[in-house]
Amino acid sequence: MSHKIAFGTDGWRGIIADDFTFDNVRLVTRAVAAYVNSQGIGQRGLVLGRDNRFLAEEFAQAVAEELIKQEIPVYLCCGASPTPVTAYAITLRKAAGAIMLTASHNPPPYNGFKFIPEYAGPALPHITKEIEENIRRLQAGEPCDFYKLEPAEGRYGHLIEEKSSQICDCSEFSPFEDYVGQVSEIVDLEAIRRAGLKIVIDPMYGAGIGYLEHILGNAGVETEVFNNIRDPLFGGTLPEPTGKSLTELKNRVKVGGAHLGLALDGDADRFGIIDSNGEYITPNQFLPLLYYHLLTVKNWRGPVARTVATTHLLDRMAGKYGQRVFESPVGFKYIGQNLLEKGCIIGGEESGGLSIKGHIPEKDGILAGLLAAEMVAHHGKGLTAILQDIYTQFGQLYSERLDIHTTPELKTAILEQLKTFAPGKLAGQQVVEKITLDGIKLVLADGAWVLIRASGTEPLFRIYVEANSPEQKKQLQEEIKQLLNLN
Ligand SMILES: O=P(O)(O)OC[C@H]1O[C@H](O)[C@H](O)[C@@H](O)[C@@H]1O
Repeated sequence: MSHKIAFGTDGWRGIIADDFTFDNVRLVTRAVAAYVNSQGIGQRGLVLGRDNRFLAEEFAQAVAEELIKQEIPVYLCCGASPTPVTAYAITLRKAAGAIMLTASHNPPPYNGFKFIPEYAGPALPHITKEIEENIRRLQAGEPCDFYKLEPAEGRYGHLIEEKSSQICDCSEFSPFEDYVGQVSEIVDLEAIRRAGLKIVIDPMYGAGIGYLEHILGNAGVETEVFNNIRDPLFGGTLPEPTGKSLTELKNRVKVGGAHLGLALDGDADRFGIIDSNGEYITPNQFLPLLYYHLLTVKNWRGPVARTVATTHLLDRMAGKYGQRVFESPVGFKYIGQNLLEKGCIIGGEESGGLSIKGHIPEKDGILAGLLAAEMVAHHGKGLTAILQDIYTQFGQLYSERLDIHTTPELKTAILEQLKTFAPGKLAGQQVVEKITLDGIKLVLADGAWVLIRASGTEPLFRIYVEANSPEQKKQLQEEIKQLLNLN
């Protein structure tokens, strides 16, 4: 059964051949075309990227055909392209934006469709709302008088770089080298070279294959790579670089005596980092590590952008250095905006996305991995050891996210309950602040906090807790589950 086409936290996602069909992909493409044409920028063209999933090339071809019918030039990225690379290509071509076909870290039956506007970061809700409205009009057969939906007779757009009748001459548009040049400007590759590192890389069969190994290999790093072939089944797992899914990377780092393990998700916009001791470094640990590195080693000064679900350890650091914190709903689109508009030097989120000043406002797992290598190279010790120094200065926080599977009925019931959810105390601490940017966040007198929100990408409720001790964390999780009848 087909569902309504909607752009969630990060694009439209659907099950291939159920709702992610060629017809629907063409429909959404026409809606995007209508949007860029309504902005008067369609003639600048759209970059088109895709990951390594089933039928990726064929879906990309369908998108290209539709865009060309709307007289929108297409810059088709050669082969699989990571989301940050597709986004960066917008700036290279001064394009009107990009379409990225990917379901990121979702299971194999899924595919997805992201629209990345001209500013090279995820589309903001007012843009996706317009696209959704265009979809509705097209489905209803309503006239759209502000743009042309049918090709004018005898006039077609063209595929830029196209020299033959094939839709893609791949060798002619590869943003690989330019992107590598861009991140090489940001990362201190000389420090990495001097450190003589060994790094194990797991691109999780995704679109990021080839990037980290190329850049680090050229910087003299001894690399070991696995899961670096195209497999739309992702080796039987999910292409999501979490502590649970990176068991082989942990083992290889430990057994091989490597300094670091670096993983990417299916479209390489998220990172997964393993320290030399085989321990997973969570994004809530890595973001403060990086902010601290930017403040103390690179000597940058500026605010930080984080989502409601992301660690407040960043706030403690920002406070010490007299910097502001911009808190937003979940979704990198908001962080990207704060990077662009508020001069933030780092923006990141708990789910494993980050970018920094000087780069595109799109999350980039490749850049994150390179910066992890820079940190290890600079400090001459593992990330866990650097983290200990940070905890000594700023105190340690314990955070965890619980994902609760839900049915549409349960989801409605919980959302209803959340409207009036206002406990005065949790785990014996007074609730001192209620934040309703995204779900309900309750901040306690001692700085601990809980957040309950519905996922925008999966049929899940998420309970996030950050506490001052493991015991407090457990107690808060139990209390919330009990209060919401989720046991
Ligand atoms: O918690 P969700 O709504 O499922 O979103 C989780 C994540 O999904 C995608 O990866 C988005 O790009 C992220 O910005 C977001 O944090």
